[in-house]
Amino acid sequence: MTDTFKFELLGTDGKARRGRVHTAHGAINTPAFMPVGTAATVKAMMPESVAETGAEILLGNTYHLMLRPGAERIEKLGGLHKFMNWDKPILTDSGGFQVMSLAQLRKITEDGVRFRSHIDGAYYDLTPESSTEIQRQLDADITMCFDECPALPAPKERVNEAMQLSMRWARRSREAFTHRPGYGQFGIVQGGTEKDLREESVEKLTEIGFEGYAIGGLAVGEGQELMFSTLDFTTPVMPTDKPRYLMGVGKPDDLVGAVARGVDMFDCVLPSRSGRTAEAWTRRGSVNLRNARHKDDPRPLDENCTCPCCKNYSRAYLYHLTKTKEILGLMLLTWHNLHYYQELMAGMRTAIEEETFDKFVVDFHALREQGDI
Ligand SMILES: Nc1cc(N)c2c(=O)[nH][nH]c(=O)c2c1
Repeated sequence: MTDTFKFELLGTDGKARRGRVHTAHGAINTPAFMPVGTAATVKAMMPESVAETGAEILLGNTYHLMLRPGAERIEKLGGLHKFMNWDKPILTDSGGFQVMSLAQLRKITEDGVRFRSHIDGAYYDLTPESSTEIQRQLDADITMCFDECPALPAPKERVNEAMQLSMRWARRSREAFTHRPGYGQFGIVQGGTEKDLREESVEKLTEIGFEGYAIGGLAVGEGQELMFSTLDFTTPVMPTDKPRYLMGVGKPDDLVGAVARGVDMFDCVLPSRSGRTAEAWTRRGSVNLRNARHKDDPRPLDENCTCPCCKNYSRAYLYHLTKTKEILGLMLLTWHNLHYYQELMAGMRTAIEEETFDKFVVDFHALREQGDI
């Protein structure tokens, strides 16, 4: 526990950074991966199991929680940490991104977004002020600004409009933020894949001043090459003394490439969602447990993995659980995938500390090129 929100830059290796974020509910070693706890749960996992994978922070979705069970109800019940029995840090997104991807009938105005709930069709308004208040009611250690993320590809004029609106909303989000010891708010850099727009967005956000800065507007269909090229000109102009969080990313090779470009924090549904769709992520790439080649295979998913799935169960068993749609199959594969992601982040943290990150990257890709065996 700490009484001041701060980021320590502990070391670098090239552009890769090793750091630590201190929050009201504890510290987060970076580079860090945040499992997604959408509706106050990481699906198919007990919170104790999520902690056992090595996760030090979770992401909560404001859109889902405001609709059900409601931020007021969670506040009255003691906040999201108590509600979901997770006593480590929580970052909540602003809800704006999910409104655009999940809600019915949404209308963006200067004030905010009006939308109909995908659950019961009721109308809601979400603004920078109400999003920031909801995240306070949830007691998020890290609150995200309310922003607009345009789908790519988009004309530069549209990307610029969305970025300028997001910067105005960022100032309103900051004015609505309740400053408390150990709690922080992150601005979100927008600007698509346009260098000048990204630089302007960073300049406007740093002028407002936040405890951290996210890179939004990526992982929205642009592809890895464009994502990396955008990071190449965005991270160098971001503050070095504040955490950098790449939103919605990604596959293991996305994470390695983004850490190499100076990113500190990530969130993605991929490892947990894949666990429910019979896809396992290993050091050798992804493995589809629906494939009959596993039917009689007595080996674990990964003989070098120390997770409960790999220590105690065979591929044949995982194939059986997948084919029979047994809940245990979802649990074991989700646990393995989250464990693997945390092992990957821990490996990168150590490599940066030891200044062997370049070798880490070479070894990472070499194993994946061999593929599953
Ligand atoms: N890929 C992305 C995932 C996200 N959750 C977000 C977001 O919450 N806000 N803004 C964004 O640009 C964004 C991008």
